[in-house]
Amino acid sequence: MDAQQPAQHHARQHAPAAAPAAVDRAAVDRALVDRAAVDRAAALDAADPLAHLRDEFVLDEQVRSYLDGNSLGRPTRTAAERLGRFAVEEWGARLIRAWDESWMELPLRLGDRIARLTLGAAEGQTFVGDSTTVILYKLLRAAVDAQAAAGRHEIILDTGNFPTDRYLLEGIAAERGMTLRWIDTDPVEGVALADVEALLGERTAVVVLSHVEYRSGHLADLPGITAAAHRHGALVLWDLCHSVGSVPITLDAHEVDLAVGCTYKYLNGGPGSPAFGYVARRHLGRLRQPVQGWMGAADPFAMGPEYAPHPGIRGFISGTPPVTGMLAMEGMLDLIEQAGMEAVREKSVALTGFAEELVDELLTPLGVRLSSPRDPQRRGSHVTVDHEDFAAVLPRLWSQGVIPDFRPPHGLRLGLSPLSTSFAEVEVGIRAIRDSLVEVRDGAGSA
Ligand SMILES: Cc1ncc(COP(=O)(O)O)c(C=O)c1O
Ligand SMILES: Nc1c(O)cccc1C(=O)C[C@H](N)C(=O)O
Repeated sequence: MDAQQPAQHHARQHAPAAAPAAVDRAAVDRALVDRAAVDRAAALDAADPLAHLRDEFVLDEQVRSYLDGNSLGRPTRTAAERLGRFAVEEWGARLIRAWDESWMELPLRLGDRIARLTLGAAEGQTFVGDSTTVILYKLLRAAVDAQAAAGRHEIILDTGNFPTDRYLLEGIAAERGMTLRWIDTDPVEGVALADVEALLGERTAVVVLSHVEYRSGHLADLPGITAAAHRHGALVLWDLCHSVGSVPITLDAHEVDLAVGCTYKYLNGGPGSPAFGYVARRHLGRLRQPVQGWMGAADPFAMGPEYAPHPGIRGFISGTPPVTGMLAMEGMLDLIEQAGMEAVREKSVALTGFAEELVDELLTPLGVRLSSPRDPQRRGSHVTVDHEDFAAVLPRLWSQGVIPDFRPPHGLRLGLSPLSTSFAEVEVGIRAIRDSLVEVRDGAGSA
């Protein structure tokens, strides 16, 4: 190289001796911190009794860190095979006969399985059917109508509820002449029992809250709030979207009235897989849902002149069940059954604890704030961090195969799906957030 650049060679020979390059202490410290984090992640993965189950998921090698399992879970490796076999052996070979052979029962059979493995609920109270939004509407209208007949015209909800819950309740309130009583929830600490107690009264019809809050990950006091509502004669509906499959749930033991939850997050049912609804046995035959379709009728194939609801949980179904959307989640339920929900929760707590440590070490010095409760017993399986530059950071991350979620105005949500997220993935993801944030701050070229 010197032979090709004689002038430079000459110049170097005659230059005064260069001062030794100053050691970049900050870079060395950063490298040491990073090394320690990588080692800790490796040790946590090595000690994780559920680590082997991660191999049961489709892991694309371009995806270096998937931190959004609470928006859309990864597919299990059996999902493709199940869907293919279904198309050939059931749909293809059995055709319409399969309705009698298995499909008519599938919404209730699958509901019972979700109930047994994840909801702490006995059979006959859970169905799988429409979207979360539609099931929420059906259950809420049923609850509100029954309570209105008893002179109760108020609904308690909180500002931390997911938009679909809030929007639906605005609509139902307008439709049925109800008053919304809002809890102005602390965005980090979430809704507390005392907040609900302050609004409960003899006019309360129903309390509608998220078990795990979609933004902060706050885990609500389901037993305490349910019992308080009951002391005032109110019903409670829990939105379980962000807890089902990550936090053990105790619907029967705590006498929850109604619940609804997604299956495409921690139950890995795939995009748009249908939700489940739970109606406590004591309300079956008493609460009546408004979408009176033929599949919820006492005898659908009698095709009679008028609607007569099925007296059991089937009465909450409306139209033809989305059978193909129910197949993929069976593989995830197999894995949850293998692991057990207590172990799933233990891993989830360890993952969010590790994420919190790394946030404190790598991100807090850059001005990032943790917007989730610090007590792991008070949060679900995701943590949210906030920084004004995160909207600019997100595309950089996605382009590197690091995939968290962005929630306005400037939150990055890190969803850690217990069976498919490794500790190494958490470390890679949070280090990438740190590096991208530094680049954005220092004005380095765009992603
Ligand atoms: C807490 C919560 N409730 C409801 C929904 C809406 O569900 P869907 O779009 O399936 O109707 C979501 C997510 O989309 C959610 O996170
Ligand atoms: N349901 C979703 C969708 O259809 C498209 C994109 C995202 C979603 C989500 O799951 C949002 C999610 N419930 C959330 O908590 O943000």
